[in-house]
Amino acid sequence: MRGARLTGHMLYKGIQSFRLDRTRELCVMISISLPSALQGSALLVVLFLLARLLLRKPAAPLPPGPNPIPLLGNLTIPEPFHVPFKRWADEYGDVMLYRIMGLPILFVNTRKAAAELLEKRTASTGGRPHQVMCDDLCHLSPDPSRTNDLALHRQYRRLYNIVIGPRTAACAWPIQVRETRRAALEILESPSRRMEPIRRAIAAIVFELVYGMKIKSYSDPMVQMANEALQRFETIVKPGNWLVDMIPALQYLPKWLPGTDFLRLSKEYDALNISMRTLPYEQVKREMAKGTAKPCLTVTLMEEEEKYGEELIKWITISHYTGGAETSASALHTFFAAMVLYPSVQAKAQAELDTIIGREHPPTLEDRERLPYCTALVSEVLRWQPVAPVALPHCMLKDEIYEGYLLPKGTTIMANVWAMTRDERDFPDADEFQPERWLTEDGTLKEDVPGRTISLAFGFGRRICPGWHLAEANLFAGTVAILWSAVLSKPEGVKIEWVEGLGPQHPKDFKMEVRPRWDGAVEALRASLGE
Ligand code: HEM
Repeated sequence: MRGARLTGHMLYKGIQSFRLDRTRELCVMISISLPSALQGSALLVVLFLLARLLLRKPAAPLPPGPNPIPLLGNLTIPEPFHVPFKRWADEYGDVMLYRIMGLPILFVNTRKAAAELLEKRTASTGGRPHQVMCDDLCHLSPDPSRTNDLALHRQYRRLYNIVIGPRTAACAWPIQVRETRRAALEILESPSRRMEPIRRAIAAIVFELVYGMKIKSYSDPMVQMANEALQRFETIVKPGNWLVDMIPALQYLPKWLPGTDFLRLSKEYDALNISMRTLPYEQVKREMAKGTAKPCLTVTLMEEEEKYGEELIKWITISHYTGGAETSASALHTFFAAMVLYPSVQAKAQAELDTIIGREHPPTLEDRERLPYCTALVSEVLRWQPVAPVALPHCMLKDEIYEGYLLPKGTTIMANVWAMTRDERDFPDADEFQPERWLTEDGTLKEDVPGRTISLAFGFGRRICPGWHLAEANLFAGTVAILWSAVLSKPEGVKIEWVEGLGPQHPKDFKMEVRPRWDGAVEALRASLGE
């Protein structure tokens, strides 16, 4: 710890000595270039500035952090990052500065620091870091999750309330219930392809809400195109993946030069992204012209197109899919892993469903309040393996001092959500999947639980996920439709492994067995769909 503090000091001293060097250079330049009559007074000014610099109260030190290589810090983020990042959080406390090839990243390690910095001081910490590859070459800077244009961001956030805000998200419940029941049925019929029905259901929910379109198959061309763009986006946005992010001048190299493949890739990605957001928009526009468009977010916005503009409408509508698809699927994948690893939890949830709902009709989202154990199970899925273990990067918009440390403007910030979910003070036996931690002794939901009072799974401050009401409802509807109708297990000896990067966290594919809970479960599920 002491060594790391020294490193912060050393950097600060480096900045100070750089300032001194510059001042000395200035003295020399002035003494060489000015006529001798002016030299005396110029020298006095410089001496005055120098004295001010030296006498100035030193700025606060930078936060400590694990930076073994002088100046560079680290070459990359370790993979898997979970264990070292939790260890460092324990060692360095609330905040730490981790440098990759010299670029500083501020890690916010605790819930307390997240509440203070990312929530309370969100005006200073709610920016997004600028990345040349992503923002300039792929032209993604107007995307709601990337924009640093405060007025535009505020407008996007207001518009999310039209279909997924706290007061409006319930309008999606019937669609969510229908599509997740359909997914449960498809899984029962073909257990080995369980993620495809889940992904189809999520796409179907978003496309119906946002574009008024019915998605019958996961191979729907619009969904496929969006998935391809999403897959590529993960590579485009990964910190440290592109040299041009560190040396912006590389973007001006001619395309024919060897080693400039990133220019071609960015062009391809840009074209794909334009198609992804334009094709569904154009289809709604055609439907509106014919008078056959279904009520949906795009229609609502297009009715006031002169107010919002075509581009804004395209960006915000598609973001409901790009923000919600992989994240929601990852959480449901984690749910499957939890159920086969903790069969007693599965049995308890099913007992609650039998007692409260019975076997005649599957549950709906209106039943959520009557099903505290199932609700707690969903919260535990999101805590146990958080989908976004370091949220999305934020960026300091101005200098802040936190606990005596300087957090300089422009620094990238990552929330160490993984370490927060593993904090034994908040979550005893944190590695264990225990829905009970969200419940009081008499089985009702606790009011004041860390993950509730400040969101861990959905990010922070003014960048908090705008889709979290929809996401939690997706997860609940999917969970109860599956648990009501099916028993999930894994064959003896099957081990569950997890993806190791910073991107959406989920288990690697594993063999799972699925059987109906009782004779007639499949028929009851099908009947509930009117099929
Ligand atoms: C289980 C599902 C989901 C999880 C775990 C999740 C998680 C997150 C996280 C951690 C962030 C970053 C917040 C931050 O920077 O502090 C985020 C941002 C975002 N999410 Fe979600 N999300 C989910 C579902 C959704 C859904 C369904 C939508 C659909 C609208 C959505 C749209 C967005 C958008 C647009 C942003 C960027 C917000 C901004 O920068 O202002 N997400 N999400």
